[in-house]
Amino acid sequence: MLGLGAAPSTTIPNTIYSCINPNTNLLVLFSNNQGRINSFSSFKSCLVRNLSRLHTSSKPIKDMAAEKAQSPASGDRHALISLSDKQDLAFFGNGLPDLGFKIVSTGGTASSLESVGVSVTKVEQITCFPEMLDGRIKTLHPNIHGGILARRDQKNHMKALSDHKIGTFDVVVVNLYPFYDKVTSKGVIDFEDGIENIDIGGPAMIRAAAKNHKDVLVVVDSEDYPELLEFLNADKDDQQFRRKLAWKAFQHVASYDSAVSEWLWKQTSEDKFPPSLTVPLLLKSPLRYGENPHQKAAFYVDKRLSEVNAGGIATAIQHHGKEMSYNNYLDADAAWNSSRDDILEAYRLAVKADPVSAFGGIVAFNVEVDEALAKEIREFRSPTDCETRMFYEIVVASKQVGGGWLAQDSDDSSPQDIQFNVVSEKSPQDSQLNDAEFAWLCVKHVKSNAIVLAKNNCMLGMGSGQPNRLESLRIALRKAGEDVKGASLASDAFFPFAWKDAVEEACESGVSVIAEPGGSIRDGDAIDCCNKYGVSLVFTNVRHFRH
Ligand SMILES: NC(=O)c1ncn([C@@H]2O[C@H](COP(=O)(O)O)[C@@H](O)[C@H]2O)c1NC=O
Repeated sequence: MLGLGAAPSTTIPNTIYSCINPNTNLLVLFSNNQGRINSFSSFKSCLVRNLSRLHTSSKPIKDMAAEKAQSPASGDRHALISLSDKQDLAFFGNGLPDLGFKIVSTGGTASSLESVGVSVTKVEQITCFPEMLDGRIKTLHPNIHGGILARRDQKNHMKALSDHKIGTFDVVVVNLYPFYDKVTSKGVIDFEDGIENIDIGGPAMIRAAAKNHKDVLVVVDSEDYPELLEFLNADKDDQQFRRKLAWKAFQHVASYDSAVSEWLWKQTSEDKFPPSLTVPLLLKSPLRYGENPHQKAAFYVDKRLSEVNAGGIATAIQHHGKEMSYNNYLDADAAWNSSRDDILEAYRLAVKADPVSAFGGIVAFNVEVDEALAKEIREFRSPTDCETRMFYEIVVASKQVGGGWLAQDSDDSSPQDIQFNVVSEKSPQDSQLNDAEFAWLCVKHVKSNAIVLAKNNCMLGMGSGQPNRLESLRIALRKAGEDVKGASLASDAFFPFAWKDAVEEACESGVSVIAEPGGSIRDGDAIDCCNKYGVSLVFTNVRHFRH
């Protein structure tokens, strides 16, 4: 073990000093060609306690190094543990020695481990440096980082370790100063406190171990302790497991750094839009599918400091019903943002504004839903079909919520990937089917609810972005005018109603083909309606919502 330091008070010319560390039997070298012994208080005490062994030597440093004891001892497996959050440490710390591990730890972590009966080598015994600068330097030392970063398959790396009597670490377990919790806590934290809560040594160890994951297992999350112990017990070489831990480690550090950087920007500028921005996201749930069933999607919670307690649909609690979809989240968010306080009246006015579109929609309340309102919601009937009770996809009641992000695959299917199945009595002619395919290609790119009319490979009209399909149809029909006769129609999603609704109006306008995904509980009505008017109806089984 080579120790170097600076104590201007102690000057001994042209000598090299060594001592045996009393805790570890490590030989410590005090090198100093100018005759200056470098020392810090515990380093000094190491020197004092070993005064009897202190001797002068004329040997060059190289020869002295050869006499040094090993650190940590080769042959054993070693875990380096340095934790701010000590959850489950007792369980984990006790598990490691059972698997033949020796543990090296920083101050507070070592004390915690010792308090539950786990024997530990303190980091200072490896570095022969005291923790200093109020904890800013603990593990930042070649004896630590050499033991993490050395490639076991590189002879020169292992020779370097051997030359400097540095032992290897097989497992590195670190979590960081709780910067995020500190700066988001209710208690006021001043700038200096914020700065001191930025962890430097921890990320350095995590990054080093994650880089060298082929040889070093890195753990940043106490939830991974059981799996790690199992892995070590099985003693098998599974690079996938190692890579997964390394991925998580870099993610941990990246999120941490993004919080530090966001906080620093806020201390620097009032501008809400920094020139560059990294957004830490936490997976809330994979989604059933994206805007359409053939697109994969997921929902993430935004973990930026600016989003803490900001409200939004991301942290709403789902009490029952089927799993939320991509569109459910988009619509629920819009509904939530526009919810009002005068609850029953607000609900009646909202429904009155567009009772057709309300069917199958989302209703959100930011106050408790009382019995009267619940009854009103339940008893209300569809305006176009008195037999049908009102149906809402989602009812959102008052819950604390936070911001989030939706992610999904691109909707890149083409008409060639789709089966156009004729479900009506009448089949379309080839040219009409060709126009239906063209209309289908167009409708995929139009904002929902989308209707496209096409003839002779030319779009005649489109209706887009309307809250109900009937309105979209009417807009498209207005644009197409008289040319609509014999045209093909594509709808991005199924028609919830047919009679006295969009299917019947389309048939009456003179279209020859209607192409739609199908899948409505009233598909039968759409088929009957088309049969009545002699229109061809084709189902595609693929929806193309686009918001
Ligand atoms: N400065 C260093 O060399 C250093 N090495 C480790 N730490 C951090 O110290 C914490 C553990 O400290 P303790 O075991 O003393 O409670 C960990 O969160 C770890 O990330 C450090 N602290 C900050 O940078």
